Amino acid sequence: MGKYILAVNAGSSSVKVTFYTCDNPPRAIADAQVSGITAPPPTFKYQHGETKVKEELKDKLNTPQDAFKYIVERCFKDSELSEVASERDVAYICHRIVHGGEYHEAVEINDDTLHHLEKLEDLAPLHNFSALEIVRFCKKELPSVKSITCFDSAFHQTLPDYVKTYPINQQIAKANGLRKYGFHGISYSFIVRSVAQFLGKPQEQTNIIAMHIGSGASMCAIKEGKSVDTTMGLTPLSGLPGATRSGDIDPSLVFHYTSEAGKLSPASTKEMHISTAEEILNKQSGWKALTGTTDFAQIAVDKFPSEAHKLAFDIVIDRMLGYIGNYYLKLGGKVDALVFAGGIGEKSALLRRTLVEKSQCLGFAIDAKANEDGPRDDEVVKDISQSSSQGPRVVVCQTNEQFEMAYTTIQSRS
Ligand SMILES: Nc1ncnc2c1ncn2[C@@H]1O[C@H](COP(=O)(O)OP(=O)(O)O)[C@@H](O)[C@H]1O
Ligand SMILES: CC(=O)OP(=O)(O)O
Ligand SMILES: [Mg+2]
Repeated sequence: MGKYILAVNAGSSSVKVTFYTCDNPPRAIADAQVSGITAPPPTFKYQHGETKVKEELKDKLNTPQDAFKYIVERCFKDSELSEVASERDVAYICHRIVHGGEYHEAVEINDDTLHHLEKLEDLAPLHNFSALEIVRFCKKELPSVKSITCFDSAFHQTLPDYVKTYPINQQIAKANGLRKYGFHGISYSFIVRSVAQFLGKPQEQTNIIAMHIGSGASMCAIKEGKSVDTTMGLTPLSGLPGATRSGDIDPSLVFHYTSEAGKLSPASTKEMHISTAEEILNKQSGWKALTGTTDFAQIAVDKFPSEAHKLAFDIVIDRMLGYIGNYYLKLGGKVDALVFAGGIGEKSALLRRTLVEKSQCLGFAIDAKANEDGPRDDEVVKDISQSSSQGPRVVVCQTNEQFEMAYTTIQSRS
């Protein structure tokens, strides 16, 4: 059997993979990604030891499957990465699947589990399709490697009924699986373990308000190590705005926005059906709709380039602030730490400073320099609280979804 784990994080426009050893904890040996699948030319980035490559690709990669195939071929052929030269060197491929329905934990792919996940695809085509295409590819083309699927929703199986139930007809809700699931759970598992370790507390006694803020953004109230509320819902659309997602809106809005709301979007394919309303709210909204850019680094700057940029920033802060207050109350004020994670949470000192200043009344306070400096590359958790603060800690956590998948796989197999 192979000695390495391949962790795959597939999005609609990028595929990121990391190769790990099967040690406990796993050790990363190489990283590769293809981005820009939907905006050609695609870019290939690769890192192994001292070797770093970034190239624009001439090859046409139309789908996440094409991108994954390309990455695997490049890595297998690379003579400097001799550890993984063929399928025989790989023991497990871990796939990040956003929507895992009722699954509580990662599962190994076989005909049954794949069939079950394919049924779920209808509930979350926009989020599960790319990853499942890669699962299907691995099953066919790399049959000797075990595929493990890790679910973003699994961490939130602990949500109380009154949090996960929508007040609609319960027969219809149950028949169609209409409830709050919550996402970014692979990241939240990594965050709660890392932060508990950093605070020197057992995970089962750790209470945090965690924020995974990237192009998809969510927050989670974690009580005694478990998710008790989170901002995303049936799909990753609800809660906070994202790069192209609206976040919470009045659901009636879609019918006033377009009379085509219920029709199939032109972006649908033979295999993947999405409605016009879903397409608009998931792909044509968020800060991109307000400012023209998906890049939050161009919005979160001290001097806003335009009123629209300021408005986008203020909206994100306002929605996040609302959930900090909400979750502080739900945790009964017993909060060990406010945790910033995700591309934006980890990199934007301005976002952190603005939010913490506005949450001062709850006892949060940051050290200006520690916040500006942010974490070092090798620092998983950094405390940015004011040293004299008696209130809860404020920390940055450099989350790592690929690591978490490899780690979970090792834990469950050893
Ligand atoms: N210095 C920065 N300030 C603000 N935002 C940043 C900064 N650096 C990166 N980002 C933003 O992080 C986001 C990507 O975060 P990430 O968690 O990698 O997203 P995802 O996994 O959802 O694609 C992008 O919107 C990017 O612009
Ligand atoms: C669940 C989700 O929104 O994922 P991402 O942030 O990768 O888009
Ligand atoms: Mg992400």
